[in-house]
Amino acid sequence: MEEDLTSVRVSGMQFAYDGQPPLFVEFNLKISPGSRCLLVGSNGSGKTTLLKILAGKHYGCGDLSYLGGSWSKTVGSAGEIPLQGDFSAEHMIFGVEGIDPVRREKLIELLDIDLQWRMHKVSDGQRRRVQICMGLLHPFQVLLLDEVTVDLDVVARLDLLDFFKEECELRGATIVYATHIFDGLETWATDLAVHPTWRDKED
Ligand SMILES: Nc1ncnc2c1ncn2[C@@H]1O[C@H](COP(=O)(O)OP(=O)(O)OP(=O)(O)O)[C@@H](O)[C@H]1O
Repeated sequence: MEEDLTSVRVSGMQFAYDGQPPLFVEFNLKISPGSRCLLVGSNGSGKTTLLKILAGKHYGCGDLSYLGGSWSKTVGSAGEIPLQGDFSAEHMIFGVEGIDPVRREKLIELLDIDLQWRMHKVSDGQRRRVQICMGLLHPFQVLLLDEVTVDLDVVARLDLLDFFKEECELRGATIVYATHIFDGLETWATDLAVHPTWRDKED
């Protein structure tokens, strides 16, 4: 029997917001394990909507991580907690239970996080780093990224892209990444899903 090597599959999806024309009509998407798929489309074409639909009820469980623009939400067993307040980065990161300490240290170092940062005083980019760290603590099987590197400086962004690539190559994880910043992604992505057909190029 042939093994089904698909980690994300959408077949014939229809979707419209109330009272609006459909954003997706007979939409199909198939992504293999280990792929890094870029979602490309103009503003308002439906990238965020698609990622949120994919995240669905699994939003935040261990196997599937969604990292989006909102700072009020985070993922993993941390659930939904604010990322602003008079508490430290250490309090947030070490508050997540059941995490492999080696993976945690690697992420803290990779994202250059100072554990003493007070979350109500950090910059946008520093807060984003903590958000990303929280979202990556659990080893995901599928990672959905929505413009999540937008506040990062160039070095941090490239380091993170390398980390994602390694996660795909070593663990067979799958990444779907919606972004308008294509610098450094030419050789990073393995698949492309482009509006309006939204098909990956392997199909
Ligand atoms: N909660 C909502 N209710 C109604 N309409 C919405 C809602 N969220 C988004 N839309 C509309 O759906 C369309 C797609 O929005 P979406 O955020 O998915 O696009 P996007 O491709 O991620 O855009 P961008 O590149 O600007 O981030 C837009 O026209 C938007 O106005």
